[in-house]
Amino acid sequence: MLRVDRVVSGYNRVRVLNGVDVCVQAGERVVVLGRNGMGKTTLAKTIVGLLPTGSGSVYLDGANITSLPAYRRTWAGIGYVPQGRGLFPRLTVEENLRIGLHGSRPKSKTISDDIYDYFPVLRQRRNQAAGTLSGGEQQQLAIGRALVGRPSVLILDEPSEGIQPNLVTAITDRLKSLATDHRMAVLLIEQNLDAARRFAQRCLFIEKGTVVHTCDAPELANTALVSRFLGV
Ligand SMILES: Nc1ncnc2c1ncn2[C@@H]1O[C@H](COP(=O)(O)OP(=O)(O)OP(=O)(O)O)[C@@H](O)[C@H]1O
Repeated sequence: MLRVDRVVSGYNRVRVLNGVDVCVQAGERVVVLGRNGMGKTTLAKTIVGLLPTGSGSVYLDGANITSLPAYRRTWAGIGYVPQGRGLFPRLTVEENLRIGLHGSRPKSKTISDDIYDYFPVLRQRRNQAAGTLSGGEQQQLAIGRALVGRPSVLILDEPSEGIQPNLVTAITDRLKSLATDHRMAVLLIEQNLDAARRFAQRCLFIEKGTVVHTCDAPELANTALVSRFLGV
């Protein structure tokens, strides 16, 4: 379970998050929505420890992890799929997955077969350089790499970016199964409303570094609400 409590964060003197509260229970799927530049990526980076927390706290399964560096948060059980995927293009699919094993606690030496079962294309292409995969395949690799360490919380930053709609649907459904099968808490940052509607149980809208509205998934069908917070 992830709990973000009144977190303030930003870049040097530029304050971006102004006291954000987020809670994601084990097995729960929460989507963060908001216009460009509102602080969604900053929130993800702060939770995973790539940006320091100015004030407030981050809890993982009840333990306060606010002062832990990013690699210790990975050990503690946070998986992260960054915007842009962050793969090593010259390394093979399997080598990229192996990098994810370094974040596992207890340390595991093998990539579990079920990663390949969730994303069969990774099995087919395990010896291929990551940079030669399609965008959708790379995204599956980025998710697979975050999963090999068996996180209890998975945070994904716009995984649908640049991917064709039918593949977005397939990946979204795979993530839903993962959350259910492993009772994993999933926080998905998303601009793609169709993907958000398909995935979410609960949604948070962020504006200027603050959560301005929370709702259950059915409310995403309310076009007036969506237009108010997303301008679409
Ligand atoms: N490295 C940085 N240094 C200074 N300011 C930054 C930096 N990265 C982002 N910002 C600023 O922080 C604010 C929030 O950016 P952030 O990337 O968190 O927004 P976002 O909601 O994820 O946007 P998008 O949907 O476009 O990805 C923006 O005003 C942005 O210009």
